[in-house]
Amino acid sequence: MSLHAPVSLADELAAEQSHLASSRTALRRMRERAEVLFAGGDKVAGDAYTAEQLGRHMARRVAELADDPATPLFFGRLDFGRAAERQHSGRTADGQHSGRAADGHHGGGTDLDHAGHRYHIGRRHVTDEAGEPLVLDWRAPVSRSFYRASARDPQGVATRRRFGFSGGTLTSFEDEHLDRGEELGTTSRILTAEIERPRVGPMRDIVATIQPEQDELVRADLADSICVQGAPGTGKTAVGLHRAAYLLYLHRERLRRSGVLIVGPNRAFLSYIAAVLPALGEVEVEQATVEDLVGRVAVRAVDEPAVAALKHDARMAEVLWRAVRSHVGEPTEPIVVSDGSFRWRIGLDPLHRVVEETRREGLPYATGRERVRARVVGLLQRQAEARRAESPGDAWLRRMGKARPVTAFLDAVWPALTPEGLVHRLLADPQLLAEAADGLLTPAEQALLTWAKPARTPKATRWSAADAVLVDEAAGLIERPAGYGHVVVDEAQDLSPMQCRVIARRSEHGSVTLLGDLAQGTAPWAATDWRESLAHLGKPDATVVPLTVGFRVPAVVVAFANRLLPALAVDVPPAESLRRDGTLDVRTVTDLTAATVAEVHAALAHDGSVGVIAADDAVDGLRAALDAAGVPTGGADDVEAAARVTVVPATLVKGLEYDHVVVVEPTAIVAAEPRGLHRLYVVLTRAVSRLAVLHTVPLPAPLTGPA
Ligand SMILES: Nc1ncnc2c1ncn2[C@@H]1O[C@H](COP(=O)(O)OP(=O)(O)OP(=O)(O)O)[C@@H](O)[C@H]1O
Repeated sequence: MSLHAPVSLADELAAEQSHLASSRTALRRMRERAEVLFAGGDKVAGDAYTAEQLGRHMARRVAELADDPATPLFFGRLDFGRAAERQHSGRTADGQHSGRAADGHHGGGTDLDHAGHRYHIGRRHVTDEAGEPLVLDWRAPVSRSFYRASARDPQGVATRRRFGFSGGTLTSFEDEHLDRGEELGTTSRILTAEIERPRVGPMRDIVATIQPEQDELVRADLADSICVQGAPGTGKTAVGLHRAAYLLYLHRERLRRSGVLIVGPNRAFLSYIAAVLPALGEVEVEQATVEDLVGRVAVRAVDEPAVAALKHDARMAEVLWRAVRSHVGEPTEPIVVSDGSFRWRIGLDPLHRVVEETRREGLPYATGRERVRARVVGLLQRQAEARRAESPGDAWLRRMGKARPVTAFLDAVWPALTPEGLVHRLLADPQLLAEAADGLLTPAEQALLTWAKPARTPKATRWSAADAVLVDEAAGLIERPAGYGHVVVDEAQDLSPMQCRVIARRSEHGSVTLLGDLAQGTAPWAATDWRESLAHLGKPDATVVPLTVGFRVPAVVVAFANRLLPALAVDVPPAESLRRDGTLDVRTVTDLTAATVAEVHAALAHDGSVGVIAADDAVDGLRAALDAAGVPTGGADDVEAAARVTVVPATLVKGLEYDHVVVVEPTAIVAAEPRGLHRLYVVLTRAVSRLAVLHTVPLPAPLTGPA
C-alpha cells in the first residue's frame, strides 16, 4: 500500500474503484473457500458433535462473508502520517504493515505502529491471497480512529477519507486533512446525504457515519453496563445494535457461548431492526419482546388497569419471594428408612439443621429441595458406612434419595413447586396472599389481586400479561434461568419494575445497554428516573449518558414536538437537530379521511416512505379509504412489503420512522390513553423529512402554545 497519491481527482477515484473491485474479488474468493470447507466439514470432523459444531461455525462464516452488492464493502480510509513513523525506531525498512497487527486480533496497535500506512475501513475484514488486508473491519482497534480522530486529537491520522456511494458503486470521496487542522465534523456532505437520504424498508446500519459520542457508547467495555437517555432520533437504537455487533467481534467465543439478546417493544419494531445485525455480518443475536421472554404461559386475559399496575409493582417481587419461602416447613417426625436387613433413622434435630442450613444458603427453591435431599441421603450414607464398614455405591445413593420416607419428608418440609402453580395459588387463595403480603400490600390491594373466580388448575387459568411477568418472577425464584452475556434493551423507559427484573434475571452475570427516552414513556408504569430502572435491573452503578444530537427529525418538527415537553413532567436534556431541511404543515380540515387521502397522494410525489399515524381505532377506516382511492397500504409489521404507504396505530409506532408522516387528529390520539400526551410526542417525532398534522378539532392545549 503506497502513499503516492495519483495526480488528479478522477485518477484517484478510479484507483479507489479499482481497490473496491479487487476487494470484492477477494471477498468472493474468501467465501468460496469457506463454502468448500463447509461442504467438506463432515469429512474432517471426527464425530457427529464436532461435525455439527464445525458445520454451524462454517455456515456462520459463509453467511458473514456474504457480499451485498447494494452496500459498499468499505466506506472510509485512514492515512496515517509519516511524521510519527520517523520518530518510531522499531519500524521495518519498507514500512510494510502486517494485517495481523491491524486487525485487532493480535494486539491491535498504537498510532506509531500504523505510521505511514493506509487502511480502507469497511463492514468486515477482506484480505488478499497473501493475507494482507484490503479492507479492515470497522470494529478493529485501528478503525476507532476513523470515528474518533479530530483536528485537535488526530491520533496519528493525516487524512480521513469518506466515500460516497450510489448503490454498490463508489461515486465520490471527501477528505479531511486532520494533520492540517481540517475537520468537517457534522458538516460532512457525505454524512448529510446519509442522514437526509429517503428511507425505504427496514432500518439500515450506520457504520459509515457513527459519530464520536455514539462511538464511545458502541465501544464501551463488555463489563460496562450503560444507560443512554436520548431524545427521539438521536441514534439510540442504532447505537445499541452496533454495540452488540462490536461486542460480538471483540468477545466472539465468550458471547457465542452466553449469547447476546436484543429486547424491543413489539414485533413491528423487531422486524424493522432485524436486518441491521445480519448486514454487519452478525447472524447469531436473539431478538425478543419482554412478552416473548415471559412466554411460558399463554396470555388469554386482560387485567383492569389498577390490577395490572399493582402486578407490575416492585413489591410483588417480595410478595412472591415470601410465598415461595412459606412452603418451607419444619420437620415434625424423624425419618426411618428400611434398607434390607438395616433400618436407618434420622432424628428431628439433624433434620432441623438440614432444613435450616439449606434455607440460609438462599438457593433457588428447586435447587434447595435437591440440596435437602442430598443432605438427608448424606446422613443415611454416614450411618450405612459406620455399620457396614464400606461405602455404598451410586445406585444405593439414588435409591435412598427416592425412598418413600425421604420423599415424604421432602414433600412435607420442601414441597416441589411450579411457577404457574405458585402464582395460581397466590391469586386464588386469599389466605396465602394475606400471609405473603402482610405489611406490603394493603387489604384493599390484596382484594384487587385476588381472582373472583379462580380456575381450578394452573393449566386452566386464563393468564393476563402481568400474570405472565409474575410467573416469570416465580420461575426465577424456583429455578433461576440461564442468562446472556449482554442484553440490549430498547425503549426501556416503558419497562415496569417487574419487567426490569425479567431482564435482570437474564443479565445477572452479564452487562446491559439500556436505551430510552423518559419523554417517550407511554406505559402506565413508565420510568421517570433512570436510576430506579437501573436498580431494578440489578445494575445500580451503570452510567447514564445523554445523546442530544438528532439525526432523524428536522429542526422545525423538533421545535413543534418540543412544545409538549413541559407537559410531560420529565427531566430530559433538550435535543438539537442536525437537520435544517424538512417541512411542517399543521392544518385544520373538515373531512379527515378525504384530507388524509389527498395528503398521501401529495406525499407520493416525493421519494421515500409515507407513514399515516392515527389513534388505533381510526386505522382500519383510513386503510379502507386509501384502498378505495387506489393507494396500496401496508401494516406496521410488514416492513418488507412493497407498499410505500403504511398506516400505523399510534400505539405501535414507537422506534419507527417514515420520510413523510401524516398525523391524523392528535386530540384523538391523546384521548385514547392515560399517557396520551407522551404518545403524541412519540407520534410527532417519527418524521424524517416532512410532517403534516391534520385535525378537525382543536389541537391539544400544549401544542397551541408559543414555540
Ligand atoms: N451517526 C449517524 N449517521 C447517520 N444516520 C444516523 C446516525 N445516527 C442515527 N442515524 C439515523 O437516525 C435515525 C434515528 O436513529 P434511531 O432510530 O437509532 O434513533 P432513536 O434514538 O432510537 O430514536 P427513537 O427515540 O425515536 O426510538 C435512523 O434513521 C438512524 O439510521
